[in-house]
Parts: sequence; structure tokens; C-alpha cells
Amino acid sequence: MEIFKYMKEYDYEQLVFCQDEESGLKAIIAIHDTTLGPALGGTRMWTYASEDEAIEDALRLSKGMTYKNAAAGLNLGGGKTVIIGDPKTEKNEEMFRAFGRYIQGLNGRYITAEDVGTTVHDMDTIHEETDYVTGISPAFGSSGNPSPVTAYGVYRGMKAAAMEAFGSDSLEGKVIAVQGVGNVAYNLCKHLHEEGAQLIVTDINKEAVNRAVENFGAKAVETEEIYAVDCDIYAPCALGATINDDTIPQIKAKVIAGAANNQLKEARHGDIIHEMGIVYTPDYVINAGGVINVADELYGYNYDRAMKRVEGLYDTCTRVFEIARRDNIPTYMAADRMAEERIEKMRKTKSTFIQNEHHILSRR
Ligand SMILES: NC(=O)C1=CN([C@@H]2O[C@H](COP(=O)(O)OP(=O)(O)OC[C@H]3O[C@@H](n4cnc5c(N)ncnc54)[C@H](O)[C@@H]3O)[C@@H](O)[C@H]2O)C=CC1
Ligand SMILES: CC(C)CC(=O)C(=O)O
Repeated sequence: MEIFKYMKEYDYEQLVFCQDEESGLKAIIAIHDTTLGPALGGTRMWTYASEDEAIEDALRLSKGMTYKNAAAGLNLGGGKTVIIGDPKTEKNEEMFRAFGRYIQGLNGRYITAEDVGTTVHDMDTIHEETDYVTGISPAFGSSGNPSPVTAYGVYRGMKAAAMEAFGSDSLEGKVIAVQGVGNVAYNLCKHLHEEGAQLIVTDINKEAVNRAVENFGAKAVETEEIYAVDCDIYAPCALGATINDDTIPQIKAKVIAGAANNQLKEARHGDIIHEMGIVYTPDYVINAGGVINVADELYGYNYDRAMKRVEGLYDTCTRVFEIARRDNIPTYMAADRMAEERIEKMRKTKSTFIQNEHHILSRR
């Protein structure tokens, strides 16, 4: 992989490689853009097939965080970490302490939180070394696990998408196919079940599937069957790139709205589903609940304030649909336009010189 070429193409600021032999830490912190503020984004631990795959994931996810934070109206830039390793067998305390020291070394340019493969406990361990971590235990005055809040935001965004596609935001009786029933999707299924939706679920983890079947009366299907099921809404809630050349021809849903990051394998897949008349709720807009929640910690965490903001994701998604209709463009492009406009305005504002009293002239 030609790293600098890639970084230049998408205007990345910084890539940090963190290594600690004793603990087995191999982490990559990617900081995409800090125009709006310090980069905030979670830490993913995953068994990557190669180092290139891990680097690419960190880069793509951190850029997604720039857009997510901008679209959500947060004064934060975009960053993300990936740790190479199996979260079930290769974690240890020293690893997260070593990683915490690397974050501290960035002196606030990057703030972390949970993502796939990491937990509140891991964040607490990082917190032993640095304050630049969110989503730690509520006992520390923090917001805890972001997943239930992400799920609530996805639920709100899904309702906005239903309004756009079906003319009503009620999900009662709607058939919803959920791919991956992990931390976020389990909580999403709860909201959907309470509203009377019929759920079809799949997961590579059979226990996760059984939990959804038992608690929400969901119908289980094999992992490869989920795309082709008869449903109103497809909710991708596992990993990215599931909207691609192989899956698009199978999809019967009129709406795609889910928690996963980087759902479109390539931008052109967003064009194809747009032409098919599918209402696609851009991933980084609908799944911003978690980051909105942890970002509230920067002001002294207040649950009600954070939830009110997450509730507003309904309006943010509606705004994206409006821009898409107004400019006759796919929704993924409308979301990018919305985020980029905000960053560009701030970039221009920032270029105005502000006396910060950092040099001696202001003091003599
Ligand atoms: N946790 C959060 O607050 C946020 C999560 N996200 C994104 O949402 C997605 C889900 O996150 P979490 O629920 O936290 O992760 P998780 O790891 O708890 O859940 C993901 C689930 O997907 C399953 N899975 C993996 N590959 C699969 C496949 N090929 N087919 C079916 N199931 C598969 C896993 O077994 C797991 O149960 C991720 O893409 C994450 O980046 C985005 C924003 C915030
Ligand atoms: C889990 C969140 C708190 C942040 C993040 O990394 C995301 O939204 O993808």
C-alpha cells in the first residue's frame, strides 16, 4: 500500500503506529481531520488478514468519523484506532495501558472510545494512563457503553427513512432484516420489537441469534440469506462493505438503515441503490448516537442533554433526504455535501488570525 499517496488523496493529517512487544500491542491511530476540533473516534480490535487491511480500515473509519462528527454538529474532528488481534483471546491489561500512553502522547489531538471488539472495561484500563478516553464506567461520571445510545439513534433515523419511503414513520408491522445482532443491534431490535416490527436476524454468533429469537420473536436465517429475504427495511449492523455488487441484486428492501460503518463498498454502490429507488440512510449520519453521547462527556456528561441530541438524528436524516431531493443526488452524496460545507466554513473562519498570547509580543 502506498500510504502517503492514499493520505494525500483524501487529505489525512496523521497516522501513528504503536508497538509494544511485551503486551503484543500493534495499533494504528489514524487522524483524518481536526478542523472542527480534536479527533474523536473509537478503537476497534479485529483479526485483520494483513497489516495493509488494518491500515486501510483505520484510514477509512477515521475519515468516516470526520464526516460523522461534522454532520452531527459536533465540534470534533475525525480519528479512529485499530488494534490488530483477536479480541477474544489476545487482550491483556498491559496492552491497553501501553495504548493509553500512546494516546496521552498525542496530548488531546485524539480522543478514543469503544468500537467493535473493545469494551467499557478496556476504556477504563486506557483511562489509567490518559484522560483522552470516553465511554468509561459511569462510576467515573462517564457515559459508559455507547451502544444502546447508538441503537436509539439508528431507531430514530430508521423512522425518518420510513417516513421518506412509505409516507409514515410507524414501524409497526414492518418487516426488518437485521444483519449482526451484537451490542448495537440487540438494543435496536428491542426498540423495533416494542413498536411492533417483525424481525428477521442473522449473525455468525449463534448465541446472539438465539437471544434475538427468544426475546423478540425474531426469525433466524443463515448469514448469506439475509440480503434476499422479503422485507421492508434492511439494517446492516455487522461490519462494513455489505452493500456491493454481489448483494445489491438480491436486496428487496425499500429502505437501508443500519448501524454499521462504511456500508457502501464503493461510492458507486450508493449511486446504484439510489437508481433502484431505495432510500439509503447514510451510515455515518444514522449511527452518530454513540459519538454524540460520548462527546457530551467533554462538557460534563448529562444523559438528558445527550439523548435529546440523539433524538434529533431523525431531523438530521430528514435534512439529508431533503438535500438529496433538492439537488437530485443520492443520499450518501447529500450527507457528504452537508458535512463538507460545515468543515469548509469552519476552515475559512479558522484562517482568520486570533491573538492567542502565545508569543512574547503580547506580554511586553
Ligand atoms: N457500538 C457503537 O456505539 C457503534 C457501532 N457502530 C458500528 O456498528 C456496527 C456494530 O457495532 P457493535 O454492535 O458495537 O459491534 P458488535 O461486535 O457488538 O456486533 C457486531 C455483530 O456482528 C456479527 N457479525 C460479524 N460479521 C458478521 C457477518 N458476516 N454476518 C452476520 N453477522 C456478523 C458479530 O458476530 C457481532 O455479533 C459496527 O460496524 C460498528 O463500527 C457505529 C457507531 C457506534
Ligand atoms: C463508538 C463511538 C463512540 C465512536 C465511533 O467510533 C463510531 O461512531 O464509529
